[in-house]
Parts: sequence; C-alpha cells; structure tokens
Amino acid sequence: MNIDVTDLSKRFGPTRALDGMTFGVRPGLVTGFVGPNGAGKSTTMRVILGLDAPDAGTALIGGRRYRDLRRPLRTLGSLLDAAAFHPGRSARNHLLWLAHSQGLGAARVDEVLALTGLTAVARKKAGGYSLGMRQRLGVAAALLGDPPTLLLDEPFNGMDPDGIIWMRGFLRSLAAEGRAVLVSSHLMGELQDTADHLVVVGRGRVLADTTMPALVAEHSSLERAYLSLTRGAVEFR
Ligand SMILES: Nc1ncnc2c1ncn2[C@@H]1O[C@H](COP(=O)(O)OP(=O)(O)OP(=O)(O)O)[C@@H](O)[C@H]1O
Repeated sequence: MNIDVTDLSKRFGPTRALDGMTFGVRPGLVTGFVGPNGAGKSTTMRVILGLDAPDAGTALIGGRRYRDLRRPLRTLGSLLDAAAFHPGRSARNHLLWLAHSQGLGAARVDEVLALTGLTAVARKKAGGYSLGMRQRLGVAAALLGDPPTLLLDEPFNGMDPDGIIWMRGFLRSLAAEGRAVLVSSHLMGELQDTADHLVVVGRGRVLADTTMPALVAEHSSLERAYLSLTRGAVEFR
C-alpha cells in the first residue's frame, strides 16, 4: 500500500513548517526521510496520521485519508514518541491494552514482543527501559495490527551500535515482507545499508527524492550528499 504526500503546506503562526511537501512511499522499500532539525519531518508524519490538519495539500494511505480508513491501526502502524506509555506498566501490559483496543488478542502481543527482542524483559516496568528498549517497544506497538504501511519517527534515537544494527536489519526485513516503510532521521549515516530510497527535506520542502545508489554515485559519501543538499536549509528556530 502506498503513502502519497502531495503539496502539503502548514503554518504554525509565523513559522512555515511545510511548504509544498510532495513525495511517495512505496511497498517493499525502506524510504528514509532525512533533514535537519525543523525541516518538517515530524509535522509531515503527524499530518499523515491526521494529528495535524494541513493548510493545503493531501496525505493519503492507499488512496484514503487516515481518518477515512476503516481499520486504521491495521493499515498504518506508527512510532512517533518512544516515551508514549505509562512508566509503571510492563511492556506486555502496555501492548495488551493497545491490542484489546484493536480487537487483537494476547497471542499477537507475544508475537510482536518476540519480533522486537523484548520477550525476556516483557514483564518489567517499561519506565525502567533504556531508550533503545523504548524504541523497540514503540516498534512492537506499531506492528500490533500487522499493517502493510509503517511510519517511524527517529527510531534509531538513543540506540547503541548493536541496537542500530538490529534496527537496520529489522526495517529491511519488514520491507522485504512487502511493507511500505517510512523512517525519519536527521543522521544520513543511520540509514546506510537500510534505506532503498531517500527523501531529503529542508525548510518544509523536498530537496532530493532519489535512490540510495544514485545518491552515493553522485556524491563521494552519504554525509557529503546530506551536507551539500541541505546547505542553506539549516536554521535556528
Ligand atoms: N505545534 C507546533 N507549534 C508551533 N510550531 C511548531 C509546532 N510543530 C512544529 N513546529 C515548527 O515547525 C517546524 C517544523 O518542525 P518539525 O518538528 O516538523 O521538524 P522536524 O524535521 O521533525 O525536526 P526535528 O528533527 O527537530 O524533530 C519547526 O520550526 C517547528 O518549530
């Protein structure tokens, strides 16, 4: 299932957060969504999820707005904030609560715990989890409904090198199953060996929409590609 973002604009008072943002996310690929702080990545993801209303433009999942999806959590899984759980609750109880709200049973909870490597710590309070474990829990929650599309905001944040390697392989396996996976990051290197496609953004618009091999062929390194594309789009806000 595709995600299609077309000509999105969004202002917050004097700040133009999105300025004609347009790109697509295709099944079977990991699409990296990269740009400096304040480029509009989170706002775009919030608009896709119907959490922010755009001033203009559309964000469609399989041709429908999020709010018009019949089974939203089984269509688009998302991780926006790795701390979005009650710290006193265990990971398993947090997921059970989410699963019940979607008409899913405990078996699916145990499946996603195993998929994200959390089985051994599933009954511990999530408030004591490291940031890397919280990211895994967020991914587990996104996968509960076995959705064909996934949207993950900064899933590498706070992960140690082992965690980053695990996350890279995991994202690739999700795309290999035919899912459309959109992953944001402000570090191009995190997406190395992970993203097939890259959408580089700055100041609310797309600066490059290309394949990873094409980008690497054009610039001598990923970091150089990022710096050259985002030059002038970095600002302090
Ligand atoms: N609710 C809001 N109210 C006011 N301004 C906002 C709000 N949400 C986002 N912005 C502004 O919109 C711009 C885009 O922010 P956004 O969070 O989408 O960028 P980002 O690319 O996700 O950045 P980061 O990598 O720092 O998370 C920024 O200037 C931000 O300050």
